[in-house]
Amino acid sequence: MPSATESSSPPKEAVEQYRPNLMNQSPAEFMRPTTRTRGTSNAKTNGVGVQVEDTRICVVMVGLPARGKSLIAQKVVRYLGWLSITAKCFNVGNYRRTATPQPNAAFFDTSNKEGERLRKAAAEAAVADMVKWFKKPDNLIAILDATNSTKARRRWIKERCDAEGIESLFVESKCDDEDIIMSNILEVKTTSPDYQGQDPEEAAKDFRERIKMYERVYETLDEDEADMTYCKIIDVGAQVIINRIQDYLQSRVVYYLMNLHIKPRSIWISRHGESMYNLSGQIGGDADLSTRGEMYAKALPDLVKQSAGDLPLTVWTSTLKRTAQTARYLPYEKLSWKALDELDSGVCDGLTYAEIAQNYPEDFKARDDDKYNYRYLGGESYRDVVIRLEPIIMELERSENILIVTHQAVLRCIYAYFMGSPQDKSPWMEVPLHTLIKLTPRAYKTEEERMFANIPAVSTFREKGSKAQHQETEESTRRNSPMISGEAKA
Ligand SMILES: Nc1ncnc2c1ncn2[C@@H]1O[C@H](COP(=O)(O)OP(=O)(O)OP(=O)(O)O)[C@@H](O)[C@H]1O
Repeated sequence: MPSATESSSPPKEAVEQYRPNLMNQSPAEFMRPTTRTRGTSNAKTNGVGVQVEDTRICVVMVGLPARGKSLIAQKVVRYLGWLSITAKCFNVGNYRRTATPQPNAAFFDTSNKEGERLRKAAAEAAVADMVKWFKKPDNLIAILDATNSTKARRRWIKERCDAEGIESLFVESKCDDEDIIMSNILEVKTTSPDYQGQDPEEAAKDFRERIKMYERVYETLDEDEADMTYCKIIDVGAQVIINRIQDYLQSRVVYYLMNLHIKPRSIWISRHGESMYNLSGQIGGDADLSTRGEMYAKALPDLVKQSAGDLPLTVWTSTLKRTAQTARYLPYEKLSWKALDELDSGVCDGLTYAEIAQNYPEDFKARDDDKYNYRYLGGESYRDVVIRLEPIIMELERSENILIVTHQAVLRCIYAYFMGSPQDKSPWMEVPLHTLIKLTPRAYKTEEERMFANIPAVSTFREKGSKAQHQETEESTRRNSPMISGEAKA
């Protein structure tokens, strides 16, 4: 077996496993076409008559230290979790740290026999756990996060996967830009658990030495590995080479990777201003803004300016009047997206919650029991909204500073993507009207700030089990803007 390699970050919480709630639909249903050949050996039925294939994929990260492997791995897990695809990251560095919590660069020298033995053991333990994890049928994608820097090592992993019937997709991040590497080291490596309590300057120096150890043996993916499935991302996506992508799920992962960038930026999200339907407690519809909603629209440019300064923004709205009216005074380019329209409440469109509880009592209860999966008669569920928002997320990943003016359910879904919120919580998240939320993606987390316009509005938040009418709230009047809420993990 080749020498063991690892990827040393990120904090454990950042790579936690997603176990989506799959009440009545298989995750595979959302990610795969339904045209697979009936009766092929790897096909099965998911309970609702849809043929799905039995694909399990190990995404094997490849690259020198500080090339963004852990960040990419963590983002892929979060993205797949959001789409109800159960994914988990196996970070070899975390396994190695149990035996060697704070090694110095010499530990990674390939002539250090004891170091080699411990690193090899860590890689074997990670792969063994991954293979075990794949035994559960819903577990579809594992990410093996390590440097995997030699051809021999990669061949060994491929053979292990082949023997278990697991597809392997190698993802290499190759970057020789010294400035990017140095800023990566300063941003994430000096605070890594490997250097806890140490002087950041010394830590950066030692990390540089560690990279040199890996450079001695590092082999990039090339024609010798032409039989393997791989995606090679060069200089943060300036060039992408893909080889032998085999199926739909692999191509979705690769497409996502192709859209990632690391330029600093923020995303601002706001609900539309209070609408006439908000005042009457009705859901859905295409109502105009109320007087107070109009006040929010007028206040929004200043609120945005306080937060974004002179940054050039693009504003995205839905196709419904209340979002366009809210955005109309904003001095930026605007785009309207059908995909940003509010969750379609089908036959309940235009009703109040009390009317829904009265006319459709069973539906009302079913929605409370499983709000994420409940689909309004003739309308949509949160799960449906997530699926239609996927192109929006992809475009957001490609873009820089964007301001989205949208609706409560849609905003909850977008927020859940950036924050990694679980599906049983995200539909219940409280998002007051007349509030601007700033999300700033950083390595391993998304920072959040909330700014209140200080313009009163009804609260449209309904607690589980309640039939409450939309109520006047003191929430937005109590606070003096802007307020900063803490940081939240992505
Ligand atoms: N494609 C990329 N190329 C270079 N840097 C990137 C890329 N994607 C993200 N980064 C940057 O990499 C940093 C995160 O480094 P990360 O810990 O993920 O590296 P790593 O390759 O996993 O290192 P190690 O092997 O030591 O664990 C962030 O600062 C992020 O901006």
